[in-house]
Amino acid sequence: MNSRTFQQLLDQKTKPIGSLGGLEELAVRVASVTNDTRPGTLSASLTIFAADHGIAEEGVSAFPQEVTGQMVSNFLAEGAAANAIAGELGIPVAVVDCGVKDVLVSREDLINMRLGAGTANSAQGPAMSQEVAAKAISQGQSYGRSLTSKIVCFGEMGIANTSSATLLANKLSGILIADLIGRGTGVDDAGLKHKKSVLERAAARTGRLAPIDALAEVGGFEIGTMAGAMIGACASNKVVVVDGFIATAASALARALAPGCEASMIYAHRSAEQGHTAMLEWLKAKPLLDLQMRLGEGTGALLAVPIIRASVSLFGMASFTDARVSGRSADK
Ligand SMILES: O=C(O)c1ccc[n+]([C@@H]2O[C@H](COP(=O)([O-])O)[C@@H](O)[C@H]2O)c1
Ligand SMILES: Cc1cc2nc[nH]c2cc1C
Repeated sequence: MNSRTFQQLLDQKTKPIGSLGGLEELAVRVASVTNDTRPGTLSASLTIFAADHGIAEEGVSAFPQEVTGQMVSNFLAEGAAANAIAGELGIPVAVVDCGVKDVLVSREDLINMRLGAGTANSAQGPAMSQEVAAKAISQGQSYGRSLTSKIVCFGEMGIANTSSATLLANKLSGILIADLIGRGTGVDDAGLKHKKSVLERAAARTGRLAPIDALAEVGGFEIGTMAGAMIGACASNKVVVVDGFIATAASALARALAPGCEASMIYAHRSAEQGHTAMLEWLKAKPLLDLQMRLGEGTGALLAVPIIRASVSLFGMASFTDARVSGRSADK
């Protein structure tokens, strides 16, 4: 069935046409991806991709690099915000090590997709080789295809990854660093000024770049792997829920590499990270929520899951004929 047919199904339900606004649009989009209108069948999962970023050594984050590995342990111990929200919603969480510098845990529930001990500093040279960039995409693709849930939420963890995401978005879109940059974990005014000068220097090393070259130049490992996972999930009829600023940069990379995959992507929220609005506008993406969140980890994506499920529940409504409810007097 195509989206027109799904909309026609909704138009027969006991409500004025279009009265559920964006929820109807969402229902039609989701049904077009999964080809399934049965309410209650949309299983969901969250994957958190983690990695370190060499550009952290330039002092572009409010937090030290070791926090990435420490938060990975926290995710596995179910102590982070993503765990709290996922627990409340009954959504399982998987954690993928794409290249954390100091791995503090060796546990079988930490998925190993390590591409190195953090990327190289992209203010000085390429973050990774072209081969590693291609591997990030391909390992992500296999992972995205292998997921069994219908709604896949993708989150990330990586100190300094707002810098990598800013550079990646700049290389892919040409939007100025000044319009993409934000405070990340919370740098102060002086920190933001410093971050801007570091990122402008890093961006000036190269011109506009093709997608894989952009990933190789600016990183990061978790962003590339997430982009691959988005491509793999979209290609296997799953609904991809995009989280905040960094995940949106990954989605831009996925869209550049696999045009058309945006049809399967739902943008969960507008992050408070300053440059997210510019990125969403460039991608013509309409986020569902705006709660001024800027944590990452997939927290925004998780919150979109009940809305997505509620949208599909509309296909279970009675039609005017089934419920013997009179249609519009104007149509009589
Ligand atoms: O998702 C977002 O919009 C978002 C915005 C700002 C920060 N973050 C998170 O904060 C970390 C990156 O911030 P920073 O300042 O170290 O670049 C990383 O772990 C992200 O998950 C996430
Ligand atoms: C504590 C902390 C938790 C995070 N979760 C995602 N990014 C983060 C950054 C910090 C610093």
